[in-house]
Amino acid sequence: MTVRKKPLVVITRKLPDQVETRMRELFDAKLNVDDKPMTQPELVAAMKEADVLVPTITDRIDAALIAQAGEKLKLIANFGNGVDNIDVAAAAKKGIAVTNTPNVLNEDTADMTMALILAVPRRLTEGAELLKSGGKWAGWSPTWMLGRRIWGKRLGIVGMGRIGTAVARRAKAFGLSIHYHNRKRVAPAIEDELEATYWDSLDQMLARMDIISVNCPSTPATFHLLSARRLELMQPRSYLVNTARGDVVDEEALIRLIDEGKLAGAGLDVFEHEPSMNPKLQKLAKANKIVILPHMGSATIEGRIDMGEKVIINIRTFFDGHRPPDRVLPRTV
Ligand SMILES: O=C(O)C(=O)CO
Repeated sequence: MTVRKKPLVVITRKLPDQVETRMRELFDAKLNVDDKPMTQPELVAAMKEADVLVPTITDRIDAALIAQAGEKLKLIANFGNGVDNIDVAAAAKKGIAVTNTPNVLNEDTADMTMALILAVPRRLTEGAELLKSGGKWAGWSPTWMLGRRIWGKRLGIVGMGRIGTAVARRAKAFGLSIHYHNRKRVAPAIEDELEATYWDSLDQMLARMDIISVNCPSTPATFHLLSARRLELMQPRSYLVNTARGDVVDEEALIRLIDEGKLAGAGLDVFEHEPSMNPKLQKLAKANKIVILPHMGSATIEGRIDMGEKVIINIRTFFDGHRPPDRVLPRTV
């Protein structure tokens, strides 16, 4: 009987305990129990020794790093849905497969999107912070702390994939009418269920919505998709919510337009150049023009365990000689 050696799996960050326990059982797992982000030399060393690298969305696995991978490295199993941190084409050229963790974070991210859709127009954090800080409240009054009604407004979703659709379902229940722009029109059954209107022209949709929700992935084609010119098409009373990736929106233009009163505000779970934040965003948050969160859309215990299980299934399937369920192929556009 031949005893198969367990693959050496290097994991770049601390994962939920039960995921790490399972990884230890199944693989020769090299964990990062201190959860200190790996330096570039540490990542190079990991790429050289591992059979499988499990990075997260904050590890930049670019072509230069992939070029230094050892012969053994056969799989990069991303702990994350987005793969904008990985040069998938460079990996494919070197014969390294890439997988991600789709689907399991759709509902959590959609919940957070809905929370941000509500938070800015309904002045949620403003009210909460007033009481938390012991600020003076003279009691309920007919004209105090008024926000804007959500029910009956138009929501335009940019990117009607799995997360966008989950957002639409929630938003419909809140009485918003659903509009969307996508590379491809969704199935008629989904349009019917959501009573959704498809906009072939993103520009035209932007000009007519009360709230825009960004739910598309970050790719070279979506970099600054919401450019200054496009953001300027939006109504001054409208809001922008982004729970996708910061670089889909031209952040400087967004800041300027909110500052000038040409947009009513924004709810942002993501921003360009995370984790460092443009100080102008903090200024807008202090002025209660935006609500900004530190990339928490998928941050639930259940979600992170589900993501870990997906990583494990991908690795096991790959080493059983099959195509892993969440294989990511290089983009053709
Ligand atoms: O998995 C991802 O792509 C995330 O952004 C996690 O929130």
